[in-house]
Amino acid sequence: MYGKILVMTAVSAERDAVLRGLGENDRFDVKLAGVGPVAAAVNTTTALFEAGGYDLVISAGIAGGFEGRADIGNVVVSTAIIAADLGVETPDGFSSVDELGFGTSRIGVDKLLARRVVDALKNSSIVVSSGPIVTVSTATGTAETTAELTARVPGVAAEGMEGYGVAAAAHARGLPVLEIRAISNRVGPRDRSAWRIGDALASLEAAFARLTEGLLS
Ligand SMILES: O=C(O)c1cccc(C(=O)CC[C@H]2O[C@@H](n3cnc4c(=O)[nH]cnc43)[C@H](O)[C@@H]2O)c1
Repeated sequence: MYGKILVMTAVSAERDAVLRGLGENDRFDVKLAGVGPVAAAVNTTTALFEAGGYDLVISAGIAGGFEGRADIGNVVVSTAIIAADLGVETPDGFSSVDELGFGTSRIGVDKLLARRVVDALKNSSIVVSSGPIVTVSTATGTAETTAELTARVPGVAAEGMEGYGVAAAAHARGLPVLEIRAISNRVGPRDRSAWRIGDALASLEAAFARLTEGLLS
C-alpha cells in the first residue's frame, strides 16, 4: 500500500523503541523531530528534502492520554491532528486560527489508513483506540486546561507536542500523514511521579512491530 515511510519521533528513546519494533525493514526511515511543533516542522521538512520518495509520514512517540479515551500503556491512532493552542485568547475564550480566518489548525488523516492501522494493532495484546490528537507548545498541567481542551475538541484522545509540526511539513509536500502515540501519562494536573515512560515505550515498540501489517499489506 505504502512504499517508503518516514517516521518522526521527538527524542532518541522513542526512535529506538520504533526501530526495535520495526526490526530489519528498509521501507521505514526513523528520524528525530526534536521537541515541540516548530522543531518538528523544521526537521521533518529537512528530512523530506534530504531523502525524497516518501509515500507516508508518521509522527510517533509518547503522549498524554485524556481520561476515558486512552489509558497509560494504550496506543492512540489519530483521526485528525490539531494544533490546539494555535489562535488567540479573547474575553469569551479561545478562538482558533480557523475562526480568525488565518489558516487551519486541523490536518486530516486518511480514515481508511487509520482504520487499517487500528485493525492491525487490535489483533495483538495492544489496547488501541483512535481519535483526534492535539498538539500543544505548552503541555497541559491543570484540570482547567484539560476541561477546556476536552470541550473544544470533541473526542480528543491524546496530547503531544510534535504532531501538527510533522503534519504541516508532510502536508506542504502533498504527503499523507498519521500520528501514532503510546500513552505515558494522563493529561491533567502535573504529577511527574505518575508518568510511565517505560510502559509507553514498550507499547510504542509493540505497535511498530505490528504496524507493517496495516501499512504495507
Ligand atoms: O514535567 C512535566 O510535568 C511534563 C508534562 C508534560 C510533558 C512533559 C514533557 O517533557 C513531554 C515531552 C515529550 O513527551 C510528549 N508528551 C508526553 N506526554 C505529554 C503530555 O501530557 N502533553 C504533551 N506532550 C506530552 C511530547 O510530545 C514531547 O515530545 C513534561
